[in-house]
Amino acid sequence: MSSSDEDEIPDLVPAADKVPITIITGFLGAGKTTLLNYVLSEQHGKRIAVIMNEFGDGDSIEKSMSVGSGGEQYEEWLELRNGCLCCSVKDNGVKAIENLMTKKGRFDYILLETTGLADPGPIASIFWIDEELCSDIFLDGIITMVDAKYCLKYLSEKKEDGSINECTRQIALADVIIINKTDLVPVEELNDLRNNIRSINTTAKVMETSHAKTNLDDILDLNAYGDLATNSLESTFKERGYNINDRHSIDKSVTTLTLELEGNVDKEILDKFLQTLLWEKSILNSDDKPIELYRLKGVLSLSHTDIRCVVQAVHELYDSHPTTPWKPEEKRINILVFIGRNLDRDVLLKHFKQCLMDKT
Ligand SMILES: Nc1nc2c(ncn2[C@@H]2O[C@H](COP(=O)(O)OP(=O)(O)OP(=O)(O)O)[C@@H](O)[C@H]2O)c(=O)[nH]1
Repeated sequence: MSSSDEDEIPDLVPAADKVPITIITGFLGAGKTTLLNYVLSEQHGKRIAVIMNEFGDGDSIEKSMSVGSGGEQYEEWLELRNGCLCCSVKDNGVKAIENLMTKKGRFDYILLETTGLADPGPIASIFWIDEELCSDIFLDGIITMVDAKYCLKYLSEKKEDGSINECTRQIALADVIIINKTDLVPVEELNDLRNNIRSINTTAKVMETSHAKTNLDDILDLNAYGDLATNSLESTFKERGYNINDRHSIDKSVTTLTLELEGNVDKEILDKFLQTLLWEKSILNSDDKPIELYRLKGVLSLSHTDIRCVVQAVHELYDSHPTTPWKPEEKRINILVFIGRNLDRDVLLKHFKQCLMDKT
């Protein structure tokens, strides 16, 4: 894994026995608590720990955690040095969860609610780094819950400083988006919202619920930061009805853009390209605005190896590792999916092409 702060952290693929942690984000009242209570009541024999991260009581040194186990529920307290899990998670939040598992037995899943946190990126990065540092926990993905009635309003909010509003950011970073409260809006409004959400983030799985009633299989075992299964990016697009080369017609500054190139990539040149994009943020679009990347996923064919390489990035962190071998008859295709602001197909394609060994 690489970051602007920590240059060389050993690349370790998460061991199978680590516990997945999923970050649940969304605006006040979207239905996160309803979802988590529903998950706890529908565990199907799984041992699920739900951490409700409430804000407002800054002096508190403990956080409530509901653990569902074998159809029963009990409440535990997570001791933190600082009242807010998100602020102290770097120091001792992961440790606190691990200690609790030592005391109380292993959880199968951990769901962490992040009410009041505008941007799930930093906390996702922390769990992602921690996984590499031999923690018992690994980041499974980010679920963003939106309120079908108010989401369009939140999406269109303009920030005075010109930055991206929180709702757009949460949708851009999501691996699963749950549009809840569908009972409160007419079909046309729901269609409009769904199209807007998909124009921002094309790769996330979008679900629609009333009273947060979901299928647990849709929100657990996301493996969004792990290996992308063979051809999974291509099949994701096909399943969701997108052409991999689609341009988005809706005029939005935050979008998903997918590039596909045949050939073999030089890893060193690619690393340099991603570092310029993620850390230096010095690649400009055709309007001279800096391209800001929130999330990146990719499958690459590297020169000098027959093993596929997966690349993932969130905020300034990125990681790449080998996965499955290319079959001799397979076309060596490189796919990069960017989610960010001011993305420019021509500019990014030019840089991506420069990473190819054979640039013809
Ligand atoms: N009509 C309708 N109401 C819902 C639905 N889902 C949740 N609610 C209600 O909406 C209110 C807010 O739901 P919560 O689950 O507390 O939302 P939350 O995202 O946890 O909100 P905070 O705890 O404030 O962050 C509650 O009164 C729920 O009963 C839904 O699908 N339809």
